[in-house]
Amino acid sequence: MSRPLLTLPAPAKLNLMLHILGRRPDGYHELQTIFQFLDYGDELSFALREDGEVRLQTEIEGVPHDSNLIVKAARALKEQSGCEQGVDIWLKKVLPMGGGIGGGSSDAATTLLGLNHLWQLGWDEDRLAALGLKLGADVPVFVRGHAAFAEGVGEILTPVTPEEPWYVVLVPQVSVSTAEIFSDPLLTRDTPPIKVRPVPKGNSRNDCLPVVARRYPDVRNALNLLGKFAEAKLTGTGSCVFGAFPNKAEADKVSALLTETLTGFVAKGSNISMLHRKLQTLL
Ligand SMILES: C[C@@](CO)(OP(=O)(O)O)[C@H](O)COP(=O)(O)OP(=O)(O)OC[C@H]1O[C@@H](n2ccc(N)nc2=O)[C@H](O)[C@@H]1O
Ligand SMILES: Nc1ncnc2c1ncn2[C@@H]1O[C@H](COP(=O)(O)OP(=O)(O)O)[C@@H](O)[C@H]1O
Repeated sequence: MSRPLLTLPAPAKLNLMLHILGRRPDGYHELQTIFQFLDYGDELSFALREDGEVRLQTEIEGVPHDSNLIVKAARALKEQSGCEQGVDIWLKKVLPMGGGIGGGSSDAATTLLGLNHLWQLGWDEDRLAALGLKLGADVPVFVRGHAAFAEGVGEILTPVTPEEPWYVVLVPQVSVSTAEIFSDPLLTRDTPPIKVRPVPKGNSRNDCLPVVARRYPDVRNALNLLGKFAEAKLTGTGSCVFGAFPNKAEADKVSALLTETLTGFVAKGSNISMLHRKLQTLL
């Protein structure tokens, strides 16, 4: 008899703006950023194992089994909760890696929420977000599932409700190292904090953009091409760039033109992540 499967999405995120305020004594940078989700992402399926093992049944090229954030998230939750059950996990990988759209972090968050459900742990969101933060700065926002203004290294979250346009996302075929960008001497790291709430319109800059565009000609090219049709922005430390459009038809039209030479996709922005919308239907 086959085991019941729980299948859940792991959406991408965009950083609608990103300011770097300074560097902390531990070397990490203090940020102010706005996260919004895309209705586009990976898909994870979970089935219980009785032997207590955690096994990711899908290999991702270049990411060893035990380093995969899915496995790390599942093992951390199992250890911290004392749960004796195990799990088999399958991954449908759609999101480009190292693109600044948060695929690894989102996979980790979907694993935490999926296993909390499957293993019937009853952990609340605060506890899951705290565990998620140990796996990566972007994990908590995916655990909470609401678009947010983020501070600290991304863990202090205030829900926000920006417009939900359609986006064209271009995916330059380069992987940008976050560590490399944050250690560049030319990086702007002294942007004054925004103190007014809600964040005033017009704060859409990403402080990483000049450094990334200088180092990566493919990113520069994508910004220039998309910039002919919309304000072209960088998400996180890249490599993905995005532009907003009022409706799907316009986004599709621009995407069709640009994806003749570049890789990209069209997706709707969403302030409630599709993971949380799906979880609601299970309750
Ligand atoms: C800046 C963001 C915005 O979303 O970029 P993307 O990864 O999405 O592109 C994230 O917060 C990235 O967070 P996270 O994904 O945890 O960063 P990691 O890859 O672990 O960071 C790699 C390295 O970058 C530096 N780093 C990272 C985040 C930060 N706030 N300050 C830093 O100085 C540190 O040296 C760290 O060791
Ligand atoms: N499940 C996973 N999906 C994607 N990347 C993962 C995963 N687990 C570990 N990683 C590692 O995390 C790195 C960053 O991945 P990802 O989150 O997709 O990019 P970004 O943080 O730029 O959005 C990858 O290059 C990969 O080495």
